[in-house]
Amino acid sequence: MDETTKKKKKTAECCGYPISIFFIVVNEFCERFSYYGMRAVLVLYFRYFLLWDDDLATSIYHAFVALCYLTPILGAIIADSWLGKFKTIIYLSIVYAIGQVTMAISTIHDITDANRDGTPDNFTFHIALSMLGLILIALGTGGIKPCVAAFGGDQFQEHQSRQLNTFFSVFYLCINAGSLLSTLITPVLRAQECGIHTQQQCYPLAFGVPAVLMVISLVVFIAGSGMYVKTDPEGNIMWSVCKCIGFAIKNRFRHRSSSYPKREHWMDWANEKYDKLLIAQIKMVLKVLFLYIPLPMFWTLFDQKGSRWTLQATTMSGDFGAFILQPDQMQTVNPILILTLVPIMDRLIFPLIQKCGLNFSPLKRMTVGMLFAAMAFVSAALVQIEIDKTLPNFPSSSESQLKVVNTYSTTLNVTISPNEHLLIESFGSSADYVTFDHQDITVSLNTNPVITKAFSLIKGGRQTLIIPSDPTVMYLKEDVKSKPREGKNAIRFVNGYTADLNITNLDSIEPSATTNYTLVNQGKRDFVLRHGEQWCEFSRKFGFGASYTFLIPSTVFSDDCESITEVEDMKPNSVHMALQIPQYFLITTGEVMFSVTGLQFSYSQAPKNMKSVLQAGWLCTNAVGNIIVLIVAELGKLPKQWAEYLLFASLLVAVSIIFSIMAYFYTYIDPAEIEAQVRKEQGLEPEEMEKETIEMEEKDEDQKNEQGVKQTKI
Ligand SMILES: N[C@@H](CC(=O)O)C(=O)NCC(=O)O
Repeated sequence: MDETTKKKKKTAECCGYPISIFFIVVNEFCERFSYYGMRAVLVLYFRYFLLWDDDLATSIYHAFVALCYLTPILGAIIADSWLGKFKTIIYLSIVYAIGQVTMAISTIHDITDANRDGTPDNFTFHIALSMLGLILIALGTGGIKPCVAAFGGDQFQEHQSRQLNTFFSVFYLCINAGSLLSTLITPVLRAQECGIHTQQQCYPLAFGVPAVLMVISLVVFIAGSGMYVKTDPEGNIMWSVCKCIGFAIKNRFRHRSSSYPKREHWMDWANEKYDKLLIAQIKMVLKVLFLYIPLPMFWTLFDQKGSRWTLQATTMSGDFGAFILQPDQMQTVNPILILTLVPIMDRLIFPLIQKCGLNFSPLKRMTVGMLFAAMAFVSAALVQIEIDKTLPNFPSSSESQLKVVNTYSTTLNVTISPNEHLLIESFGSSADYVTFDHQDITVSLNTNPVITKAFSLIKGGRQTLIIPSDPTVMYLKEDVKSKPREGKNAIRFVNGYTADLNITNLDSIEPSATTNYTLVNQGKRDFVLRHGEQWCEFSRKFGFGASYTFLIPSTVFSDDCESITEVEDMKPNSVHMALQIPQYFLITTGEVMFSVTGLQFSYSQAPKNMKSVLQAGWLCTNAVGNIIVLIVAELGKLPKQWAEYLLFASLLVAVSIIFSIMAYFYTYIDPAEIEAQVRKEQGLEPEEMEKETIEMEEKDEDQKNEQGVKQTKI
């Protein structure tokens, strides 16, 4: 055992706080910047660099988040049984930084872009490297997570219990300050262009800056080294705990006959072989872990703000007048609200409740936090109902939809068999999509002679029948059948000009042809149309989530692009993103009550040598929550999104009722007091007892006790 001290040493203080926690909170700020910054661009990297589809990108993303919250168990075992928190944080931070650097390297497309076309030639290399990076990051971030909070708590002396509570709030503020800044900054870095041979979206910068921040986090942590209180690991505590529980179960089973007297607690069946102190500590931990069982449901709802809620935002308008908010930026509302709500709750609301004589205990706070999260999902459901009213009526899987665009020189009477009649002006379109429950149609035009043509429509698809200047070659073009991603607009052009045209950022289009859709961002966009020496500029202001077909007439250059007409295939989003603020407010209030309190609760109810273990248990509830999201996303597809939100809200209400009942029967404990009492019962001085426990854990008890149960000295 080579760490500094076994007992707490007196630490330097500033305003009642140990100075060492300054290094810990700065370290946490940088680490969370690194984590959330990388996470903010991760799905986009999967989608647009590795070219995975939406489903695979989302699944791997949630699997990564779940892994980040499973590895805390490993970190806690290493810290509590082997290296101690301080060394665990250092070693796993190095792993973490290597992971971030590996990830940043995997995003350099030039490494395998031998043909210099801007895309990697060897995707396997980039996938393998990025997966390795992500595994190292998950190991690092998850591994240190239970240690950092608990290590921070260890810095406080007994007389600093008030400051200890404030520390957890400040700690949470730092997490969110890091998350807020990085979620704003890394998407901007990604949007830059960089590269050696070709200029592409700058993923190396977006992942590189979080890597640098992780290195800074490590340096800051090491810088505080001389000031920390470092508690030694207490031997292989997890292994002792497992053996002790296993023995209690085995021994209980052996003595199942009613002739044996009952014991107060089933762990008391380990009394014959294990130390009373260890048994008392295990009882404390099990009591809290039992209480954790319903908690993953909170995270199931909470973590959907990064997925479902962001998708919801893509169907809304982010025009706030003074600024434009992109759908994925809406997530920053959470850390912004945390930064304001934590001080308000700590300084105003909780003291006020206390002044009113109400006992707002930690477990009550957590229950109320769950109810707030459920209300947030009710709010999301109401917003969804509003959005649904404005969404186009998309075809079902057995239907087909058709629109007609006429770029012929005169108005046309279009008959679609058996009985659909449409009158369509020159350079105009049918008012809306016509829905068919069959695929085979015949289209007749009232030209002279009449032109008739048969088509087969796509099942479950949307198409446009383009009638060009020569109607005999009319053709079908497939349309978008869902809102364009990320709130962008899908646009395309039909060339009614008599020759090839070049349009900015699009391939050249032949006469009568239609371009494929291009996605453009919200705001004013300019397009230059060119044929030889002739050109004109076409400008258009776009909202969010619309789709347009622009019809270019033969007169386009003579009237300076004025005569280009537009067909609105899909209306822009009209429900404003501000309507999501109430649901963000509710979920963040829930988070402050649930998560900040849970963090403090896990620390305060854990015996000294098992603090990281309980922090890890707490974080595991988050991992399980994410796994539930994955399962529900894969299996439970409800036809209406608002119904799914209500289902989640109801589930959480049910779970919070169960939790409140469990909480009612929980008695808060002071682990130090219980430990002292057990020691007293054993007639041992604290010092003596600690030595005793360590010695006992170091022996291989199994070998010694093969003959039968041994009575420990009590
Ligand atoms: N509010 C979140 C941060 C975010 O989602 O931006 C938070 O505090 N999470 C806790 C953590 O430890 O990261």
